[in-house]
Amino acid sequence: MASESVKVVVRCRPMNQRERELNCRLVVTVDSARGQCFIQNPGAADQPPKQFTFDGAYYMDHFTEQIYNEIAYPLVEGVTEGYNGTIFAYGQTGSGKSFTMQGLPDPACQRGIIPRAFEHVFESVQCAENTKFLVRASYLEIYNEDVRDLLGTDAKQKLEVGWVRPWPG
Ligand SMILES: Nc1ncnc2c1ncn2[C@@H]1O[C@H](COP(=O)(O)OP(=O)(O)OP(=O)(O)O)[C@@H](O)[C@H]1O
Repeated sequence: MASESVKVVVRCRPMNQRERELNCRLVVTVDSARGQCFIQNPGAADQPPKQFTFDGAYYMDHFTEQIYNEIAYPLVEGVTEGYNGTIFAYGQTGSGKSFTMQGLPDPACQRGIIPRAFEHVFESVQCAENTKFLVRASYLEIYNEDVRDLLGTDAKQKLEVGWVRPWPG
C-alpha cells in the first residue's frame, strides 16, 4: 500500500438476518489485491458494475485481525514513536463501525481495532527502555449534536460545548 498520510479502506459486512429474510441480493464484490470494490445495479444486470478504488478493500470473509495488521498497526506503531494518528470509522447505521472498532472478544480474530490498539500501545510502553510515556484516554459520544463523556461519573449527562477565549497577552 502506498504511504499517503490519509488512507481510506472499505469493509463489506455479511448480510444480516433481516436482509436475508427480505431476500436482499448481494450487489457488492471486492478485489482485495487491487483494493477495489464493485457495485452491481441489480436492475441493470447487463451494465458493468460501478468500480471504486481504495487504499484497501476487505470483504465479508476478512477478519478485523487482518485489517488491524495491515492498516492500523503501522499507524499505532507511529504513535508510539511520537507521531499523531487517527483512525475513524464512517458509514451508515448498521454498516459495521462498532463491529470493526470495538469488535467481539470471541473469536479473537474479530477483536476490534480499539482493544488491539490499547494492547499494542501498552506492549510498546512495556518494552521501551529509558523512555517515559504519558497515556491519556477519553471516550466521548456525539449523538444528535449532544456530547457525552462515556468515562464520566454520569455518562448520560450532556456536556456543554463552548468556545474558550484565548488567554490575553
Ligand atoms: N464484518 C462483520 N462480520 C459479521 N457481522 C458484522 C460485521 N460487521 C457488522 N456486523 C454485524 O452487523 C450489525 C451492525 O453492526 P454495527 O453495530 O457495528 O454497526 P454500526 O455501523 O456501528 O451501527 P450504528 O451506527 O447504528 O451504531 C451488528 O450485529 C454486527 O455484529
